[in-house]
Amino acid sequence: MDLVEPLTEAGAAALQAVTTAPRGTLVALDFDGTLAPIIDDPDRAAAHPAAVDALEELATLVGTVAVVTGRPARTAVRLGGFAGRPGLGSMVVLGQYGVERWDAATGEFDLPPEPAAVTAAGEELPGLLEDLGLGAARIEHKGRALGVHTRELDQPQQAYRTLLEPVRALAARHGLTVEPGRNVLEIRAPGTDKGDAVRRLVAETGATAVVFGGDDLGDLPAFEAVAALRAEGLPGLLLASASHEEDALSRLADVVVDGPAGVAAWLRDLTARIRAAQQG
Ligand SMILES: O=P(O)(O)OC[C@H]1O[C@H](O[C@H]2O[C@H](CO)[C@@H](O)[C@H](O)[C@H]2O)[C@H](O)[C@@H](O)[C@@H]1O
Repeated sequence: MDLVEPLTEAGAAALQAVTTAPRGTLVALDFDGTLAPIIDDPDRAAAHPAAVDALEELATLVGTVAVVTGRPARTAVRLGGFAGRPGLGSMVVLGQYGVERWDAATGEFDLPPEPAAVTAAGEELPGLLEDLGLGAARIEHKGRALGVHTRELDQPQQAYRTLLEPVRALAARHGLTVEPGRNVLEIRAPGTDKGDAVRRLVAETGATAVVFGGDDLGDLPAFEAVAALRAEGLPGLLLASASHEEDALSRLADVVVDGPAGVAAWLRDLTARIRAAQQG
């Protein structure tokens, strides 16, 4: 068993709490970059099969497994292939930074109405991209949000920098905010983030320990929430899915692994560690 050990005392304490009381544990993970490898086409970014297998196995031992993502809940469930997997029968998916929800137990989606401001911003967006000479940037229509992707452009980073302020200005004109990501700027309604989502899940499940894994700036509020929960006495472990594109989370994490394949291996090894503890 080669579980990557935590780098920090807080992480080691949380791992101990998870191992000794798995049924009280909430395992919440980001989707893109954590469970799903990053690729050019967001519509085809399926979860790493080994990561879903490992999550399903772990789900049979812990209290709750959840995915907390910027994706619409429906998209995450489709790309993750989460429906109909027996081990994931009580999984929760919180989409669009916690606004949307899917419960595997009922198969039902809770999808609040989409803000009219997003529709209005979406009508202006193509013109703005054309004016900036970036009409080839991909627009991802997510209903409650709009993603502007630069990954497929010739110079993704330069295009990202060119877009940042104009996209922020457009969002502000519509009372919206911009969530920066990996070669993506996301225009969405303000007011909630992954930190709120994780806190809600902890409260709802009565978790006695929490593991959160992410890779990107949108996951920082969840990292901060787990750090705050730790200060309040709840054991918490921060898992970073590392990449050459973003290292903000690696610097804060208790455990750093190499992308979704590394996440899959870590989840598998955590399952083995819990089983070994149960067998005495
Ligand atoms: O909260 P997450 O689950 O991490 O979602 C964040 C954004 O991820 C997606 O974009 C990223 O993945 C794409 C597919 O691999 C990639 O092409 C893109 O460059 C990445 O930024 C998604 O498309 C966005 O809607 C999510 O907000």
